[in-house]
Amino acid sequence: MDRDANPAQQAPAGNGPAQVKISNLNKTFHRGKEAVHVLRDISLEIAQGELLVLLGPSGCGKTTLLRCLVGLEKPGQGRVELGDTTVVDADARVFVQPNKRDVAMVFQNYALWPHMKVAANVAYPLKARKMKDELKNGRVHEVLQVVQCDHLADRYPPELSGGQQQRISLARALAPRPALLLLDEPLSNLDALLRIELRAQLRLLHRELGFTGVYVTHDQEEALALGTRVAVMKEGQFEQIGPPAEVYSFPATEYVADFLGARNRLELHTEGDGRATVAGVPLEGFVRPGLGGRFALRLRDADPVLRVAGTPGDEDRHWITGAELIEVLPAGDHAEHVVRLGDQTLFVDVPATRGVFEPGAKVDIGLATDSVLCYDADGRLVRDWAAI
Ligand SMILES: Nc1ncnc2c1ncn2[C@@H]1O[C@H](COP(=O)(O)OP(=O)(O)OP(=O)(O)O)[C@@H](O)[C@H]1O
Repeated sequence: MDRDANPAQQAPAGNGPAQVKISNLNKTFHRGKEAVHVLRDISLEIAQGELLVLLGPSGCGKTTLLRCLVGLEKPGQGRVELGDTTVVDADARVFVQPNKRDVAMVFQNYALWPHMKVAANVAYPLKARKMKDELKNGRVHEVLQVVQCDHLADRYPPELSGGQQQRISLARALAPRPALLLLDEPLSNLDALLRIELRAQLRLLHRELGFTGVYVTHDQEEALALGTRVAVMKEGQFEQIGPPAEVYSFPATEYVADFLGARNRLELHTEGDGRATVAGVPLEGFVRPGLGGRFALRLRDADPVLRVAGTPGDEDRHWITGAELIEVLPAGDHAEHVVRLGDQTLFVDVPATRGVFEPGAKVDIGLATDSVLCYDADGRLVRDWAAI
């Protein structure tokens, strides 16, 4: 598939030259008679200094793509170029072994050698590259400082916390200054607070060092916080690639919208003359005339508002009547309200400052068109669907 054929295959966002060029990559695993086509004709360029985040559900092929880049998997078809070097060319039977690629990888489970001190762990890839002792020791000290673990140089990994071990593992990967750094869910073994702290440190490190990286996660917050671009994967292909703000604000497909938190779905029917019903409720002045057919509306939990049925509410909103509040789950600064509308269940976050509605209450749901996403029957984003 060439790049023009699929809007998800885009040129890199950075200004630098392409550091990584992946062309028509395919990977199939064979288990007995069963063949699983895990990467489906993937093409992508990553610019120098970019941190591309691969985001997608379990099993969509994120780790397999990383493993193809580092050389732990051999793709059946396609090419991978790192800088000026072709490391994979299936047609020409080119396959450069992992230790000959200028690529480092950080794993979810740290993968440090428990019998080696921290400094020796970090020095290991430098030793493998036959770096002189003096240079090597300087570099080890430098990267340990970068990850704020200089004081741990003489400890053994089992004597460290998870967060410290992951910092060391990052230092080891950064030490040889690889052309490409791969990070496979590096924070997912850590508790929530530490994840947020390390995420911030990683972002700072990326800004300071400007390394080129590919970061795998299935956590949308992590993806949006870290990525210079985010690539959302579905079944071995890219569904959308773009800067985080764009992917978040304009998810190209319903699949991406769902994955990025717009989990509430309402059906919209329009007549083409401006008349419309949402979940069977007529709404005036909601869609623009000229838009006709069946659509799906997608909303994030924080977007709709609730009012007790029939009471006054924000007049700028469009109100859907006939809903019932099923359950309320307090969550500190807001409460998650579970609302039933016909056969649909919606989740609405109500700020604690607006009070709590009582379960069993009849409620109306207020929509603001600028926060509602609209998708056509093929699941593609429709822009400019709302009445002005
Ligand atoms: N060595 C293998 N042999 C057979 N199937 C494999 C092998 N490695 C991966 N798979 C299959 O390939 C698919 C993609 O796996 P992969 O690990 O790339 O997914 P992922 O998106 O990284 O998922 P997760 O987020 O759970 O790690 C899965 O269906 C998996 O079972």
